[in-house]
Amino acid sequence: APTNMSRCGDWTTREWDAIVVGAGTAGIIVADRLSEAGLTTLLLEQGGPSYGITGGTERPAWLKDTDMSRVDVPGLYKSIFDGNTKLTCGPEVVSSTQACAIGGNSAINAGLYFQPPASDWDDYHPEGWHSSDVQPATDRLLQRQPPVTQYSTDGDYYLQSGYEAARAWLTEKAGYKQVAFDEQPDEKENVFGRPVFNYIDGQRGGPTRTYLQSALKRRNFHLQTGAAVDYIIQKGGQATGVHVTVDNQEKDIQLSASGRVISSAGALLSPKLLMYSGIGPKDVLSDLAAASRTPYTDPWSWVVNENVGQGLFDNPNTFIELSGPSIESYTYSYADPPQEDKELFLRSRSGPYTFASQTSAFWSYVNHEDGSRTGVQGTIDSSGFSGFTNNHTITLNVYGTSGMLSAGRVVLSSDGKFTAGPSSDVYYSNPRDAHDIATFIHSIFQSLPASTPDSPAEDDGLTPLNLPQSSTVDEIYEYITTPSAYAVGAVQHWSSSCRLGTCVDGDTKVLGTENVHVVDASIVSPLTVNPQFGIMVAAERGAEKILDSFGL
Ligand SMILES: Cc1cc2nc3c(=O)[nH]c(=O)nc-3n(C[C@H](O)[C@H](O)[C@H](O)COP(=O)(O)OP(=O)(O)OC[C@H]3O[C@@H](n4cnc5c(N)ncnc54)[C@H](O)[C@@H]3O)c2cc1C
Repeated sequence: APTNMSRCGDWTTREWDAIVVGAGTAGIIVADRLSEAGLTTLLLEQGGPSYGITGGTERPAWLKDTDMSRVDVPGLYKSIFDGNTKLTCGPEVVSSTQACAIGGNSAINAGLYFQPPASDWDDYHPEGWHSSDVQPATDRLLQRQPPVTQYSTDGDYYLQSGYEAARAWLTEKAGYKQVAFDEQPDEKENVFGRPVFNYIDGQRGGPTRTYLQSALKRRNFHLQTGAAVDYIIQKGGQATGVHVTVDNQEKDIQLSASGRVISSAGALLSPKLLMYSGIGPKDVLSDLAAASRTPYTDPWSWVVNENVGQGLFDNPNTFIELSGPSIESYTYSYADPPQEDKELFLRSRSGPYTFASQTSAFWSYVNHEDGSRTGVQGTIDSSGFSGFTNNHTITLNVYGTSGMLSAGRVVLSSDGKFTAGPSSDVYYSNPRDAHDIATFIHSIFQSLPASTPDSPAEDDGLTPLNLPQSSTVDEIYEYITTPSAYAVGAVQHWSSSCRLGTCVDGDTKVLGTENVHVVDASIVSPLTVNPQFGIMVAAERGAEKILDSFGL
């Protein structure tokens, strides 16, 4: 049921200075900053409660005497889909695993929280968004949501056998440098270290625990859940409000004369919302009109912007299963964790349940002759995956990151329902990307002592199980580009589908409109690291830009 989390009276009859669509990672930050500056701010979220503090109550029995939901426990990350209530959007909303809940994907993600290197802003973002421009936004974020490497409150690290084996491999044999990633975010070439998270005192953190809590104290702020925005009401690119369905009722919500609509619906759903609002590529608007899916059937009512939905990115990933005699795998359990681990968590927010299973991370770049480079990342998990679950196996997840040339677009399906989803050209549509990643995997495999599953590595060595250690670059290329349980996608790091400079201007305003903004994963270019930190910086910076345009 929709919840009314504010003290500001009837939200449906007021006029709002800012209507923010989507209480996700970015939307919460934007809404908090705009309301802090005095703007009357409405935050609309189609989903419902998630964390305990938002009214979430879905939890395994072992948490029953707490005020936490399953969302609050980092170690329940992989079983976030267990339980009876759903945190993810249904297939009628989006054809991808995306959260529809307070916090958006920050309520279901692993909490990996890596600051992008300055070069990501300088090399891939337009003027006004270079590293020196986003520095104040980054500083504000670091203050509100500090990164955490030491996740367990007892000061110990857990499930360390995989960390030790990976450290020996990468720092001793491959020559990688050990780095504290929270202290040296710019070091991303041949570096290895411990992951950084956005947890708070052994529990899930994120904007819901920080920014949303300050916003909810304000009388000029209202969060409405269970409220799906169907389209923005606009004429000639001037928005006057939004059309929303809440409790099966349709309502028009009004903007004040100088008001703004900010879409923070995520990289798949912001383009969808714009397209449904008559803003987007001509062929899509024409399809929607033909199917009478929106009120914008007349081409005169369209704001044609071909870059809405263009450039969609997700990290292509490959799981490499590694086994070694020194490895002790650990598999998390939703209903029945080991007694000792339950007690550690419940008593002192310590132990394996205070993190989401990633024990280490490493980065490098593949450099090209023209001076450009492709970022590559590895993240190591505490257990094997799919067909490789014996007790001495861990999973290395290799991503391609910044500088990749492959990109797709957000498509609306043609079944008349027009569910948003990614086009098939997101992954490896440019062969250079797969070649770079294959080269990288080949190079790190060269630093492992020769081994095969029949003649496995000894001591702290590691043997690749699903991709032979002796594979050539061509064989690795073939493996990583052939869809399987271990290769191609999708890590759900959708971004870049309405990029700064091409789809929105430097103030985050959609080109062709007067007062419609996008501030979420859509506007950032592919980053070297997992995206949420960069998206949160973009939200802080976007709010700053929007406030500037209000003269505040
Ligand atoms: C399983 C998983 C694990 C991940 N792990 C990590 C990680 O460890 N580290 C990391 O950096 N990144 C991770 N990511 C990615 C990261 O969480 C996302 O990139 C980020 O949260 C996206 O933020 P956003 O603000 O763009 O959108 P979201 O957080 O997705 O928020 C969008 C919100 O808008 C709402 N919404 C959409 N349309 C409408 C509408 N029409 N009306 C009303 N509400 C609407 C949605 O319900 C949602 O709540 C992970 C993602 C997933 C799915």
